[in-house]
Amino acid sequence: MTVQINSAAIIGGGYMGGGMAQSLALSGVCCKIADIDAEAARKSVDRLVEEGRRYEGEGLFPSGAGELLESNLRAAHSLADAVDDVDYVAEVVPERLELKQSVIGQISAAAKSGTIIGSNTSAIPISTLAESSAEPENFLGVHWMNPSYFVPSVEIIPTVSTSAGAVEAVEKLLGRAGKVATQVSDSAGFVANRLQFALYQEAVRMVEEGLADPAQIDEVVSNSFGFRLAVFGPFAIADIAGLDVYEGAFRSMEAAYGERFAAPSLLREKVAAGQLGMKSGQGFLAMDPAQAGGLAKYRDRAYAELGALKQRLGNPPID
Ligand SMILES: NC(=O)c1ccc[n+]([C@@H]2O[C@H](COP(=O)([O-])OP(=O)(O)OC[C@H]3O[C@@H](n4cnc5c(N)ncnc54)[C@H](O)[C@@H]3O)[C@@H](O)[C@H]2O)c1
Repeated sequence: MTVQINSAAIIGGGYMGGGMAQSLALSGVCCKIADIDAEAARKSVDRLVEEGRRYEGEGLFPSGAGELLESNLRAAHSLADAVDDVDYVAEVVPERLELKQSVIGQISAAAKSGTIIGSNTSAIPISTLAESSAEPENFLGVHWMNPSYFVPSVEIIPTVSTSAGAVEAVEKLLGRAGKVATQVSDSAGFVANRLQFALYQEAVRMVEEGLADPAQIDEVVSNSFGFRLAVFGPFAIADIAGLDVYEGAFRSMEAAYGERFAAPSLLREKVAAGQLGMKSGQGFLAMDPAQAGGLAKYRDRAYAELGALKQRLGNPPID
């Protein structure tokens, strides 16, 4: 039987926890916020309601958002006061292992049996944190993106001990809040941050090497493959381009930068087997060449609309 989550507590009402609380409250879930003390929790709720009213006025939040936030958000006096009678608790304190372990232990001690606990850690393996919970079957990673209300994705990271019922209950909660919840394996950085940090590491390396400055890199990325990433993931993009093309580019970069740019063996195997992506009907994804016309039309419409949106918004206000 799946547990239905009707009430939640957010432990750590800062940047991420605040946005998560707004998202859940706007989906109709009553949400208590605890922070380092009652005063910090109260300030967090005040800030979230005030921001919600402003965003409603600016058309960024739906009509009625301010009122809904006011009725569904409550500042808790303490962690125990926040978690003792709710169905779901989100741990959203700063990214320090010992702090998270201590807070998860406190949540477990104060919550009723059966309460589901989700950690918003960015990169700590969930199995490491699960050791601090009293009921590992009710513990999982629930990793929201920044800013929580606006970015659709949430990674759900069960451990080997997490029950299917807990995963399903969290999926339903996120679905209600309009999120795109994707279950991923438990490994450091999960999917989003492992990829994001690989990109960032290479970008900083280019600055260190004096090849480009940060503003140039940002301009190229957000107007090239970053532009495409709003619509397609790296596998669809590579299948559309052709895996043989990718293998050739890897060869040139491996010659310049060494082993870290060698073509992955799975890519080489696919090319050797004639699985080149859309042009052969199969790459990493199944791509029927008969559907190529429809896909190109979708892509071009999406890019035209994205281009127009970017033009309308103008450049970000960064000096
Ligand atoms: N900022 C991001 O872009 C982002 C994105 C995804 C995930 N995360 C993760 O979310 C978590 C929180 O990050 P953030 O950016 O919201 O940090 P933040 O500093 O804005 O918020 C953390 C909040 O936790 C409170 N806090 C600290 N110790 C506490 C305790 N013992 N009990 C209760 N509350 C306590 C702080 O007062 C603060 O309000 C981290 O694990 C971070 O890695 C952050």
